[in-house]
Amino acid sequence: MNLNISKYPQLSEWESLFKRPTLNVTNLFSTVQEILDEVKSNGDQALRQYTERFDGVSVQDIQVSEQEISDSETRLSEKLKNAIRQAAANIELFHKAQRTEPLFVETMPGIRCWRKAIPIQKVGLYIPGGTAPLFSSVLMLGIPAKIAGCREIVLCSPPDKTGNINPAILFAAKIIGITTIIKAGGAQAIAAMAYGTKSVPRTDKIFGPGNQFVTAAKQLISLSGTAIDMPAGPSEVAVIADETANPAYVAADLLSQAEHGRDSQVILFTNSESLVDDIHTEIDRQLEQLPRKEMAAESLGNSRVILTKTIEEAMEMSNAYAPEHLILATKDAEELAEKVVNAGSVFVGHYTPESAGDYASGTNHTLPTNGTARAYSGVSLDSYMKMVTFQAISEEGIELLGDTIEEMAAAEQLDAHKNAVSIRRKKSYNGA
Ligand SMILES: NC(=O)c1ccc[n+]([C@@H]2O[C@H](COP(=O)([O-])OP(=O)(O)OC[C@H]3O[C@@H](n4cnc5c(N)ncnc54)[C@H](O)[C@@H]3O)[C@@H](O)[C@H]2O)c1
Ligand SMILES: N[C@H](CO)Cc1c[nH]c[nH+]1
Ligand SMILES: [Zn+2]
Repeated sequence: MNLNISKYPQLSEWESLFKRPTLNVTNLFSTVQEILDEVKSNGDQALRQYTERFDGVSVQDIQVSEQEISDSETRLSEKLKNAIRQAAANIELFHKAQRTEPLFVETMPGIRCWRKAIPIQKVGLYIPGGTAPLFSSVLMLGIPAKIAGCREIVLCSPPDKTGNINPAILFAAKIIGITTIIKAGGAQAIAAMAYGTKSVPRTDKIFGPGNQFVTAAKQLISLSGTAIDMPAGPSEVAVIADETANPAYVAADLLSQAEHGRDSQVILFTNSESLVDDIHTEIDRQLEQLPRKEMAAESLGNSRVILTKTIEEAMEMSNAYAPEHLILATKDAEELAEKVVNAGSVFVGHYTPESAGDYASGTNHTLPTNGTARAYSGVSLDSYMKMVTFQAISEEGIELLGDTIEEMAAAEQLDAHKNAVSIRRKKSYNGA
């Protein structure tokens, strides 16, 4: 299967080339708003009804029991459990290293200012489960939440047709120490974590990727006071490859994100026309072996190859596209990496597949999609923290800074502001 090829596109064509695919959902936002309102009014009962309608299963106990969590261990192979433990250890190492010390500055004598990271108290984690049980996302979202010290962590994921959550999701939650696990998916799960229900504690910030219903729900609840991590929608990857790239590796990388969903997108930027033919041959060979080949083929239809005259131009275009993931399959890839301005996460060199970051190298896989990497970062330890500033001013300090504050407050015609200083400087206070 050949991808669409655009040869040496003009700057004026870039925007249309970089359009992301969207699944056609009529009235997405009004449908999702209706779900949010229903859960807000009817809580657990609404959750059960939507689970029956959208996930095709009737669930009485919405909360996963302690027994179900501990049984998960017996339902997985030792090999998989060890892989999850190894991935968790790397993710923990990388995210623990992101801790910051409080910052103290005495801006003037007697004026002490400091900034300290304080964990968000209650967080909600959404783990997608529609087309694949993404237990790796439990590690990516749960580990930094624990390191940050969030007091309450709620995890929602849709149940399967038997009314259960995949044991690997439960096992990953277990090793992190997450115990509030709710069998609910889609917009209804986001609503429950935003508003709270009898079984689902209300949270302050909701994290996690999901399909267009989940993403729309996160956007809507963020308008009414619950924070969200970012718009993390359908997965995407861009690869910049030169003549040194291995066509089989590049094809495998493109397919690895194409298999996520029908609305995923993969883009290959290259200055080597002959490489494109070899990659197409490899895509055909590898696609045939994939269990999700239909889904991957559909997203390859949303994808393209962009031929550029130079690798520098490819990088310029990639920065304009702002991919969620960017793979640099070129010689001198580390040098090229210095030129990245817009990307969620970058994979440098021929032996760095994007799957490494998806699972186990240590970086986070919850990343901004749809061009939002121009302004958003992926999930990190900071995402679970608030940076709170403090100040303490001595009697001498307020005397020293007093004239400045009074002058500025008076010029803004905010006399109460001025008085709050003057009243402390007994000498110059003329108020009541
Ligand atoms: N950006 C990232 O970091 C990242 C990471 C992992 C996955 N992803 C993306 O997450 C997505 C996962 O999607 P998914 O569908 O597999 O799982 P999901 O859990 O996001 O969605 C499943 C839920 O969607 C709801 N739903 C389904 N049809 C509906 C309908 N007609 N009306 C209302 N609600 C409906 C159901 O409640 C169901 O439980 C993929 O697009 C994948 O690419 C992104
Ligand atoms: N590539 C996805 C983020 O876009 C994350 C993931 C989870 N499992 C496999 N991949
Ligand atoms: Zn992936």
